[in-house]
Amino acid sequence: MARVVESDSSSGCSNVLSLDSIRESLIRQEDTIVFSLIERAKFPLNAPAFEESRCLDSGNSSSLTEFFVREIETIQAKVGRYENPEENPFFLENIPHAVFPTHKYPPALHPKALSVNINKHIWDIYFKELLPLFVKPGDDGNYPSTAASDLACLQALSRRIHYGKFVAEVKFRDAPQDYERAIRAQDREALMKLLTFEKVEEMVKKRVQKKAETFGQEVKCITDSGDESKKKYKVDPLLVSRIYGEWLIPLTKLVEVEYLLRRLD
Ligand SMILES: O=C(O)C(=O)C[C@]1(C(=O)O)C=C[C@@H](O)C=C1
Repeated sequence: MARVVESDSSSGCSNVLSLDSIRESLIRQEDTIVFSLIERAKFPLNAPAFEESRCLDSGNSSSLTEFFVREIETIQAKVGRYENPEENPFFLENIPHAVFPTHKYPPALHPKALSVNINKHIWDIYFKELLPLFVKPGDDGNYPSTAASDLACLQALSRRIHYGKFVAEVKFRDAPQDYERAIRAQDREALMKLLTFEKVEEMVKKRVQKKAETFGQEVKCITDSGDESKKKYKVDPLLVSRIYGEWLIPLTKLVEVEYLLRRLD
């Protein structure tokens, strides 16, 4: 099996990535995503935070959430967040250089990986389609906490979806001839077919449903009968499975295709 060398962020040492280790990371990221959705579900939709521009600073037409994300991304860039090829900013323009010495991540991806960033699309889908599905309607005015929760969700979703670049790199190295043919023909359909494993997708959807049941179960009292039909969840587990099936997996595959189309440039 082909291997891609990437740095281990905890030890700073180089280690080796395989399809198995990449899938392990995707599995671990599921925990972060499920918890971030559960945390966001504490607040109602709070649409004015992300839909309206109420900035008192004349000349700035951002919503509170956009302003918050831009400012946090600027600080995170200064401490080196975007030197890590797993991280992709939402607002690419004006991302400053790091002001501290940064870790040198060994190159794991083709340099064109930098041009694959679908965060604008993720932003729109998140606020227009996903959020209204898993939070209650309403407005409690708690916009700063809501924006912080939205940022946690957006960054977790973006990291998972753009991880498709690593998945694609390993798959390419495992079967370069198959992929090269489709890449030279710029054949999206053929690439999509090559990189799809339906059984793996089914497993992912079942596992995240189980995680949402386990992490998001309302714990009432120790004398609970354990009657499954009475169990309550902070976020509907079937919905989490649907979010993966209809949005996260297809968007990860889109990133895989976009990366592969540039892989021989
Ligand atoms: O595990 C893979 O092979 C992936 O490409 C990741 C993923 C996913 O998004 O979970 C996407 C496409 C495959 O069909 C299966 C799973």
